[in-house]
Amino acid sequence: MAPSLTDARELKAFVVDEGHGVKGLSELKIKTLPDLFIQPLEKRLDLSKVVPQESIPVIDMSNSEDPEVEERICDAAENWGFFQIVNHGVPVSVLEDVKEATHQFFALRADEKKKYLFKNSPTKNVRLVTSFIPEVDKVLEWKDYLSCFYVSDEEAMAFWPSICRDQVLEYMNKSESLIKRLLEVLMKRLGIPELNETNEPILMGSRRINLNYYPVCPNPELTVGVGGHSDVSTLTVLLQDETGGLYVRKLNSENWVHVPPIKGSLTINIGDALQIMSNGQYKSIEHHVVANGHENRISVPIFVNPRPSDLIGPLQEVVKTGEKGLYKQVLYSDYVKHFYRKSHNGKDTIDFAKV
Ligand SMILES: COc1cc(/C=C/C(=O)SCCNC(=O)CCNC(=O)[C@H](O)C(C)(C)COP(=O)(O)OP(=O)(O)OC[C@H]2O[C@@H](n3cnc4c(N)ncnc43)[C@H](O)[C@@H]2OP(=O)(O)O)ccc1O
Ligand SMILES: O=C(O)CCC(=O)C(=O)O
Ligand SMILES: [Fe+2]
Repeated sequence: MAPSLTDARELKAFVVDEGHGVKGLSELKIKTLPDLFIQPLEKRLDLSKVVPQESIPVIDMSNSEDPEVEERICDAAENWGFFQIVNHGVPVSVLEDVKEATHQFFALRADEKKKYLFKNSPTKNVRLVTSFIPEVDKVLEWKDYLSCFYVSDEEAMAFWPSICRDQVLEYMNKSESLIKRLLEVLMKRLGIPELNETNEPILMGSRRINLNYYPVCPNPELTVGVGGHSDVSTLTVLLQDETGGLYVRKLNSENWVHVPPIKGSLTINIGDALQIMSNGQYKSIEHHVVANGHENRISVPIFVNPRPSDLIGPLQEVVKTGEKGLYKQVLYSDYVKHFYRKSHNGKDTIDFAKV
């Protein structure tokens, strides 16, 4: 039954607890955005601060051994914290398949999807959520997402939704050598010549993959798809569809730039863990997704992370040159739990690790 749009408790139960999500609400063809989703002005994207003539770097990875390509990657990580890559080696068919699988998962009936809500899921590594943290968010974001923390293929086979599991695993597998190459290049500039059994697990020892669904929204200008935040990963590999709507803050500025969809491309962004490990040389940058009044949008980020049990802090090779450490050593799972205890608020998570 359709919920009351004015009774916040009933509406939240429909959206958050019954598996309908904001997708279910969108499909009711409501004409006006309920108050539950109306964000305060300071949380919405200020379009007057968007610089249309600028864009994040686009890097061709077909010859990733070329020192010029390496330089462009490191420069982008230092000056933008965000870049797009083309000819990256992940087959376009794998990207198309995971996008299609994302649509298929969200097309399931609410009573099927409901099985993956945290309260029903047999594992805490798979959860279907609306907004970011509906228990904490005072105003909800216009997004549903399925989040899967990768433990092993066996665990994925047992617990991930079968309708998208194989495509998601294939995307993760096929992006592994790209991730290694990017980290190798980024480490080289920090004076670390190679990935080895000591540094590799700290840089990429765990992965989380989210399937994000942003349905058509009435009054998109009053809400957000995702509020301004930085990722807590080492780096994130993001696949977006052709809709657009991701905005990135320019370094040390009030201005935003759009990340235009480029067919076959992937977007890479530096997360807080790498900003901390590089002692601020590489930047995790605030980003924001707007809601859309005409199209359903999907995106699929792979968050590449340290292991939960790792202590992270500025890497020895970076601070041994006498540089002052800007961050203390923190247990990565404590850092992530801190992120998951509060609503999105720009770059504030990293304060947790500041000296
Ligand atoms: C979703 O919308 C987003 C997401 C993002 C994400 C950006 C990223 O960069 S995600 C990468 C995060 N890194 C990892 O997940 C890898 C490391 N993992 C860990 O350290 C742990 O697995 C853990 C996440 C800390 C979970 O620890 P564990 O003890 O095994 O599990 P729990 O006891 O269930 O959780 C502890 C704590 O965290 C909360 N939580 C965990 N996962 C989620 C989740 N997917 N969504 C919401 N909350 C989660 C959980 O509720 C617990 O909280 P307590 O307060 O009860 O301790 C960027 C932007 C977005 O909009
Ligand atoms: O949907 C997007 O383009 C970005 C999503 C995002 O920032 C995230 O899931 O962390
Ligand atoms: Fe993000």
